[in-house]
Amino acid sequence: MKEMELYELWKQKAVGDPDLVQELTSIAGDEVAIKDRFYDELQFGTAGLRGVIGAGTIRMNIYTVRRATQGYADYLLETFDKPSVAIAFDSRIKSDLFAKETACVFAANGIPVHIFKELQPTPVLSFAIRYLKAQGGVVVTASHNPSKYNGYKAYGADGCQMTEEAAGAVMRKMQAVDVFDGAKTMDFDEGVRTGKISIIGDDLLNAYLDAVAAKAIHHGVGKQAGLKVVYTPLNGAGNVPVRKILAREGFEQVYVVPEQEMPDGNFPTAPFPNPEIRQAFECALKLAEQVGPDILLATDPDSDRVGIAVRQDGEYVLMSGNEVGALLFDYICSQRIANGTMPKDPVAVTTIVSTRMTAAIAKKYGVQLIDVLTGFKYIGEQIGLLEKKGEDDRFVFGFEESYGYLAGSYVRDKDAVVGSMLICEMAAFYKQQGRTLYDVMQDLYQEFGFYKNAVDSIVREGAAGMAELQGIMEKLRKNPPAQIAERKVTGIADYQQSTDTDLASDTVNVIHLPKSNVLCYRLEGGAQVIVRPSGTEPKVKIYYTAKAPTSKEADEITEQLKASMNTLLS
Ligand SMILES: O=P(O)(O)OC[C@H]1O[C@H](O)[C@H](O)[C@@H](O)[C@@H]1O
Repeated sequence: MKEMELYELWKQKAVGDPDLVQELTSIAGDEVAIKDRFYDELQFGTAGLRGVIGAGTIRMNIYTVRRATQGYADYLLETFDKPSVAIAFDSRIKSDLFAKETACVFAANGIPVHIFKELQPTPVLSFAIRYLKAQGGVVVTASHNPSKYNGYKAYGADGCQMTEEAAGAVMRKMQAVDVFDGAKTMDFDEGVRTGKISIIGDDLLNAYLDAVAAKAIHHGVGKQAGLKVVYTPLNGAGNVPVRKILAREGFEQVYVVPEQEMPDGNFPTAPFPNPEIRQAFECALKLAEQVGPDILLATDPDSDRVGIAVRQDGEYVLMSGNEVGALLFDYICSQRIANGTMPKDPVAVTTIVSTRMTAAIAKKYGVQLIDVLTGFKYIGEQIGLLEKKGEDDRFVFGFEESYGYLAGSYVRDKDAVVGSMLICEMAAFYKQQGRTLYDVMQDLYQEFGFYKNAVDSIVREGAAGMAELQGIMEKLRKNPPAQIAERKVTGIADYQQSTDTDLASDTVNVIHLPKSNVLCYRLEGGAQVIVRPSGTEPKVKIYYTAKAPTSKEADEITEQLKASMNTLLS
């Protein structure tokens, strides 16, 4: 069995981190545990490499990180004349260690490295690449995953996460590198002493905050409205930049959840540090009982996604990523038009699994809306394409249902810092009119239609789990459902097979979409179900959309679709 041979090899060679030695010893004779660590290699998914921290070829450890970096370095050296890179990391377990290992491999390959001295949000790294005129970059983070995970987001010279072509090229280079002996490396301190590795100064964060602040539409509205905010960085990288930007924009009443303020990769009070999950708000909701804020904000560990709850009739209501996206999109368009800063021929970008309400909003404000596959890298890519034509100012908003927002071309990934600032600004703006964000959302439903969305997942871990998840997709392809919740399936788009023309009716503005493992069922009455394996977690995700004349009806349809798919897939 190949896994056993790999296990023996790792036992011999993986001695550079005592945690790995201990782990490998502890699983001796446990075939399932060994298979789970060696059945495959880490692959580039929705957001780079991601895996459980630990020993093995499909785990995040110093060897897999060095190997990935050597592959990336080989690619950069082949593609650019004199490449340099920027590196950031979040608060996760071993994020700083893996970031240093990454720096050492690049430096040993003669690639100058700029590395942050402390944790930073993912969008700051995206900004840094263009600010420092680097040709690539890495953030060590597993974003919103639980603490046992870490990851490696890899960026191109445009500050955007690498899409298919570049990621494929890096992957091929990586596969040619021997995991133990193939990567060049050097001592970190030696790299700093000799100037091969330089530490990024405070000027960069200030320049980034200037760029974010430039996206505010109504400066000072937070102070005028007396908006009260409870904020949790969920023990991650958002704490400093989010508080700085809110202070700069005049929000004076910001209360930070004390037990989630300082960096801690164990996430002791929020085991799933993901603002999509209600539990992530538990501590913030407790603080809210004392403080009575208008709004609660939670940013994930690398501060690229932000979730909110809003006070409504004395209760706190969580709003979904789709709702916040629709609110921000409508606010940005209406207010930029009102103050005369809307560019000519504005463009917004969203993903095929995000709410279709954006299409109705785009139509109202004369914005061209582009649909891309799941992954903010595809949104960032569109900004890069506009930039090539010298038209990046046309980009007004990018958004995906998984709580990712971006308003501006200064970074090319989702940005919870600008998201937090604009959400608070928008809440303050409407507060002055006596409306909460919940009220405004109800108005948007009235105006544009009750588009209700829900996401479910089927989670399966390990080698056996991965096979099961693949089996679900195969089963659906072999036996396509004729109806879901007694609604006739009127069309199926298989994004692995379909042509762009087939996809036209699913998308708002068809651009060429790469082939992808996504199945979309169009149902009678305008409802829709999309199924795809996650590229960041061991799950199959199912996205439901219903549109109905009332909120209640739309919610009912969504629930019926969920129940029907649960039966079908169980
Ligand atoms: O659905 P998944 O493949 O797990 O991806 C979910 C999300 O993961 C990360 O946060 C990416 O940055 C997002 O762009 C993506 O939407």
